[in-house]
Amino acid sequence: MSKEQEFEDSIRNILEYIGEDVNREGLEKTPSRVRKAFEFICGGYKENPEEILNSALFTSSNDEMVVIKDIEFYSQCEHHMLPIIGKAHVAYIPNGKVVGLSKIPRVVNVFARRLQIQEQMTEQICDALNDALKPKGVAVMIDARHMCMEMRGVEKICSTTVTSALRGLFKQNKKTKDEFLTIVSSSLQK
Ligand SMILES: Nc1nc2c(ncn2[C@@H]2O[C@H](COP(=O)(O)OP(=O)(O)OP(=O)(O)O)[C@@H](O)[C@H]2O)c(=O)[nH]1
Ligand SMILES: [Zn+2]
Repeated sequence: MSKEQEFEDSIRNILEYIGEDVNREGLEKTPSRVRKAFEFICGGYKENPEEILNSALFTSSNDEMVVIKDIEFYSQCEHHMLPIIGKAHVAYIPNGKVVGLSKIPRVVNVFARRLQIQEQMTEQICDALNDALKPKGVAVMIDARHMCMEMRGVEKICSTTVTSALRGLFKQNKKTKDEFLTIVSSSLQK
């Protein structure tokens, strides 16, 4: 049996488990739709953030802070496989190299499209940029809603989780950190 068929059988088992009739017309294509949906929302395992960043590095003498904020993403928590919906805010201070702007949201997508905990995703984005760009500093802040805390469990629909990862000047220099916080604080979810 192919891996695809095995996946679709697992979905049929889940449908039966929750009390559905797997043979009713509306559910006929559901196992293959779910498989394709998962291939997309978990597609980050097949992508390499290092390659993405290295594909668009440009020499630059600029050494001022670059901030890309409000990068919306969808991820899934590794505990319940329920959505994490949020925004990432990313900043770096170049050190001879800048990266193509679009590559930063692409890297956010790579890590988001894996099973995650928010703290780890924040660190992974930060480390990927730090390794590829070797900048004077990197800062990543993520502000997200966890459906496992809203749809079920503790059922808190107004609560958001904010995490950050800081490297280089953002960690060492309070003024640099404060500048980043001032820029992103207006974007934090209400
Ligand atoms: N640190 C962290 N925890 C997370 C994240 N996403 C989900 N969780 C938590 O993972 C924990 C799993 O706890 P368990 O007690 O094993 O699972 P549970 O019985 O379903 O817990 P409840 O959600 O409290 O009902 C929960 O507290 C979740 O809120 C995340 O990104 N980071
Ligand atoms: Zn969860």
